[in-house]
Formats: sequence, C-alpha cells, structure tokens
Amino acid sequence: MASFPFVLQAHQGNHQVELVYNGQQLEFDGLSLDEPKQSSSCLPCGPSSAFAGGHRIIKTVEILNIDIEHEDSLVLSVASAKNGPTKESVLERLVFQVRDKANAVQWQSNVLSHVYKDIKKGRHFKVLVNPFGGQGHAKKLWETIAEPIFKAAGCTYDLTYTTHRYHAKEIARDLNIRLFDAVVSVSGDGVLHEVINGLMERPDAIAAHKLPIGAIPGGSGNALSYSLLGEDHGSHVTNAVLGIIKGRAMPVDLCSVTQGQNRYFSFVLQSFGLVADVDLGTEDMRWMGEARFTVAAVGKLLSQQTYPCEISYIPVETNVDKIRAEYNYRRQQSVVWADQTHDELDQSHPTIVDRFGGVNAQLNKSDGWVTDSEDVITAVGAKLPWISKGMLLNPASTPNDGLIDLIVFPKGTGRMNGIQIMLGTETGEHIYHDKVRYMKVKAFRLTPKNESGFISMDGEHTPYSPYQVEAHPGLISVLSIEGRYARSMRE
Ligand SMILES: Nc1ncnc2c1ncn2[C@@H]1O[C@H](COP(=O)(O)OP(=O)(O)OP(=O)(O)O)[C@@H](O)[C@H]1O
Repeated sequence: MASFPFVLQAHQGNHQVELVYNGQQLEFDGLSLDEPKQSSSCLPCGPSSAFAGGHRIIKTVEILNIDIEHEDSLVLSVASAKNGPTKESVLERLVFQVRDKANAVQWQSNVLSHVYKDIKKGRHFKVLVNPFGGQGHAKKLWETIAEPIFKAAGCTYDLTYTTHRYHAKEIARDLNIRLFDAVVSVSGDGVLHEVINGLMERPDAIAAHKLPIGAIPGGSGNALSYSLLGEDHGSHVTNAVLGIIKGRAMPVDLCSVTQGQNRYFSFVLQSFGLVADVDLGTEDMRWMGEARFTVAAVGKLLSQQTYPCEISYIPVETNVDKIRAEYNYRRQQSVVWADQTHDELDQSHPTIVDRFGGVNAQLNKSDGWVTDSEDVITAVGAKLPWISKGMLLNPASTPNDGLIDLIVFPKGTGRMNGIQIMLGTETGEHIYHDKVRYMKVKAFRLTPKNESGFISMDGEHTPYSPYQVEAHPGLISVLSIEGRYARSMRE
C-alpha cells in the first residue's frame, strides 16, 4: 500500500490546487480565495472561514466519495462542518480538474481505501420513514437532506413510508435481514421502538439482533439521535446520515421488561409517576408543542403530587461521585465494536434469559435485591442519557455497561427543590442534588400501589401494573462513528 501523504495536483479554473491526504484529513493548498465550484443540496451555505488563506481541511470521516467524471473532473462529495462545529454539516460537491487521469485514479483509490477502512463502501439500507413523525417533517427531511447524501456516498436503499401504527414492527419482523447492511428509521423513537421489538419477535432474533440500526431524527422525541450526536447535533439530519454511512455497529444494551404475561423491549426508558404523566398524560396539551412537557412538569412539581409504589432493585453503585468516576474511566477505554464481541446470545441458548426472574417470580434474596416502599414523584429506568432535546435525565448512561440507570425523585422534595432539580435536567447536574437518588442497577421491579395512572416504555403506554426491567448486554447494535454516546457527564 502507498504511504502517506497522498498528493494530487489539480486545478480549479486558473488556480492550481494541491490535494494532500495524510490519513487523518484532506488538505487543499492553493485554493482560490473564492469558494471552489461546488453545489450544496442541504442547507444554505453561509460564508465559510474554512477557505481562508486558500487552505481548507476536510476530515477523513467527512469524505463520502470521490468520483472521476468525464476525462478530467475529480468530484469530491463531502459532508463537512463548514459552517462551524456546532452547526449542521453540509453536503458539498467539490469539483477539480485533473490533467493526468491515471494519477488521479490512483489517488482516488488510495484515499478511498483509507476513508472506508473497516467500513463497507456503498451500503444497502432498509429505510423506514414515518410521514407523520415530527409534525409531518420526516418525509421532507428524507427527500431534501438524507436521500441526496446516501446517493452521493453511493449507498442504495429500499424505502418504505410507514402507513400505520406497528407498520415498522411488522416490517422488522418480516425483513429479509441478509439483504441489508442496516435498518434506518427517519422518525422519532416510537418507530425505532417498533423496529427493535419487531426484530426481537422473530424466530431468528438471535441473528436479527446483529442487524445494525440507524437513527435519523424525524420525530418529536429523538432520544437516540441526541444521545449519539449530543445536544448540539441531535436534530441534525446530515450528521446522523454521516454516522449511518461511516459508522460501525456499536453494541447497545437492551432492556427487557416483563409485565403480566407480556414481554417488551425498551431502549430509551421505563417511566412511572411525573415523567410518565408528562409523556403520556398531556395529549390534550399538544397544541403547545414541545412546551407542553415543561408546562406540565412545572405544574406537577408545584402541586407536589406523589405516586405510591414499591421499588425493588439490585444496586451496583449508588454513589454519584463513584458513578461519575466509572463513567470517565469507561471513556478512556478503547471502543469495542459489535463484530468484536461474543455476547450471551452467541452461545447456545435460543431465547432471552432473565437472570433475575420475571415480574411474577419471587425476588431471590441472594441476588442482592433492595426494596423501598415509599411514595415517589417519579422513578425512571433508562439506557440513554438524553431523553429529548434539553432533557439530559440520565447523564451516566452508556451504551453497553450492562446496567440500567435508575433515577428516583422521592416524595417530600419540596417545590423549590423540585424546580431546581428540573432546571438541572437540562445539563444533567440534577443528579448531584441531595434530594435525587441516582443509581446503577442490574434490574428493578416497580409495583404501583394505587389504582390507575401512567407507565411509559419508550413513550408507549403500557398497563398500570407491576413491571420488572433487566438490561441484556449488547443485544442490539447501533451505527456510530464514535462507538460511544456523546459526552454527557463532566470529567
Ligand atoms: N402512517 C402512520 N400513521 C399513523 N401512525 C404512524 C404512522 N407511521 C408510524 N406511526 C406511528 O407513529 C408513532 C410515533 O412515531 P415516531 O417515532 O416517528 O415519532 P415520535 O417522536 O415518537 O412521536 P411524534 O409522532 O410526536 O413525532 C409510532 O408509534 C408509530 O407507530
């Protein structure tokens, strides 16, 4: 293999340009101070400082494709952060003229083989778009932003617009998984919940759980996108698509929930009390848009409403400082991809095994169960740090620590503390509040002690009856460039 740097002499009009790829990034030297000939099919392009001094840098991860068109045009397709690191990346087509085609072909081959090292180039996706997701914007987001980037990267897809509730679940259940490199959803978390539950219902769930999932934010709650891309980029379609084209399969734990005779799979959260009420009990406030959640939560905190229940859990760590230290330690460790793991389902057993029994089993004392019987304001188990924009409820959540983050706001918090805690959820600082209990657990069981109310599994309404949650390590995989969620806790 040729050694770095890979250098190519090219032209833009009368300007000579040197394209230098060093394994980390592509640098253009000698660019015209005017922007090069390009087209952008995403966002309007603002003035770019990236061209200052005739020099521009494009990171390896931002390079989608390099084509040689006609005899002398080298076309670079990139999704770059040209408008600033917190702005949505932009699809660009940069065109250069080359005089020595053979040389250009060699350069193209050298660069692309490095850009797609360990990643299949030209993936084939099953794409699901919920035309009603996110107040009806998902279809437009697909057509105007996502689809052109997939095409520019040479990816192909089989597209379905979901036509009814549970359509995504039916598709995932019946999908010929060997045909696709991943299943991609342009939606909120509701459709992803259906996809995961559809995959897990299959007789070949053992194989199906290996099919990676790609999330493009197109709903009103995009918890997975926010968790993968962080607060700044969680709603940015281009960044999400880049992660799907250039990401690898990251193993992600999945919560299995037993309730009555049923089993659900939950990848975001299982909520009881205030958080469930705000999620499911505010349909009549939909006209307020996203503000409905804040208005409802403030109202409930001021009313000091509490919810009687019994919570049992198997604690692993209950000290927030130690949880943070472990979080930071884990971030120092090298990333493990799904194709490098041997999870429990690869072994001999054909179905999910509940290590701690289901909800109807007696709690086994030797497992270390602890039981609290007191009213709470809310109790939430979760596997994602962000549950929506501006709501970093479980900052220590990581994709694959095999544990559930359990957060409890006990009764008697008081109105002022309640508001302080709520404000803290924007940055995740609420977990340090002395009225909040935040812990890492292996499993938990919640038994409501009143007649009726709301329990939410990933935003889905489930019966108001006891449920037990256990995390199954690495049961699904999600396409990710970083191999971890965006940083959600301070160092
Ligand atoms: N064509 C359709 N008609 C009605 N419901 C649908 C359709 N397609 C999908 N759904 C349902 O829409 C629900 C919400 O979908 P999605 O995940 O896209 O958004 P969300 O963020 O959860 O919520 P929101 O609808 O508020 O954006 C899912 O539970 C899914 O079953």
